[in-house]
Amino acid sequence: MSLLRLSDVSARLGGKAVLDGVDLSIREGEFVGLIGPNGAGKSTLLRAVLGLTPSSGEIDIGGTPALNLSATARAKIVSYLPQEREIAWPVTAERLVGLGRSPHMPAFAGLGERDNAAVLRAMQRMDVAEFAARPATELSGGEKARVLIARALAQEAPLMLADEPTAGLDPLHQIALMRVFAALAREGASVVACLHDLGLAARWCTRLVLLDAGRIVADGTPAEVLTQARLRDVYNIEAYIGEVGGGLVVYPLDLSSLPDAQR
Ligand SMILES: Nc1ncnc2c1ncn2[C@@H]1O[C@H](COP(=O)(O)OP(=O)(O)OP(=O)(O)O)[C@@H](O)[C@H]1O
Repeated sequence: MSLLRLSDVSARLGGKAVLDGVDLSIREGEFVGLIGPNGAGKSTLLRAVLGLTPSSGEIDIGGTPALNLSATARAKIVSYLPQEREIAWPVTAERLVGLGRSPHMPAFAGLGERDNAAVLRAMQRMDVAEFAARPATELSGGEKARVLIARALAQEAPLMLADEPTAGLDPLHQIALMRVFAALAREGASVVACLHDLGLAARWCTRLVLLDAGRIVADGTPAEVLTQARLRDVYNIEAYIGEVGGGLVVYPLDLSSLPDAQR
């Protein structure tokens, strides 16, 4: 079944088409990397799914038109990690992660046994259990990012939309996060993550969707999508593409077609 289906979705912002006739279907068990240059429309696509950016066309979440889902019903199916990592209140990291359980809790109820177990699981997965009692505002940038990812994981929704989830994470935690997302997909959930690191995208995602100027220009396995010609056309870069230990390696090397003065 498709957890998410977009048909002919378009969005305009500031008088400009930012999404232009996007068709996309995400099935259970996929770890999809949403890639493309700055301004391609990646964040807007995630925001349109969540109803945060107005769009035309059809969006179905879990088989139901998104417009017919209440916020709570939607949050039981989709968790979202926004690009902004601002934490406004000095709550403890554990309480912040606990907020991810809100869609599952009756109004004004505290966390139950299942909620606490989900919070602990998410904190362990993101290696932040040691920060449980610390005010979230006092954590480093990367630690905050991991706590916010743990909050989204604690929601235990079958579909996770994550906007640049690896931003600010050290290499160990970037790889650990990719492992977590790959494991979620193996467990039957789906993850759609906007990624700029083509190396991580190539190595860990089961599928890549390449956006350029609001349109999907390629959709397939990493090896199908990440070709020299496409990286030149869409990103204006030359890249090394090879294989190490049975996995794809993509490493941006240089600019491809900018005038010499800009190199
Ligand atoms: N609120 C807004 N008003 C006007 N234009 C906007 C607004 N939000 C985004 N845009 C424009 O829409 C386009 C797509 O933005 P979006 O954030 O979706 O791109 P992105 O692919 O996520 O980029 P990045 O990789 O830089 O995060 C950009 O040209 C951006 O300037």
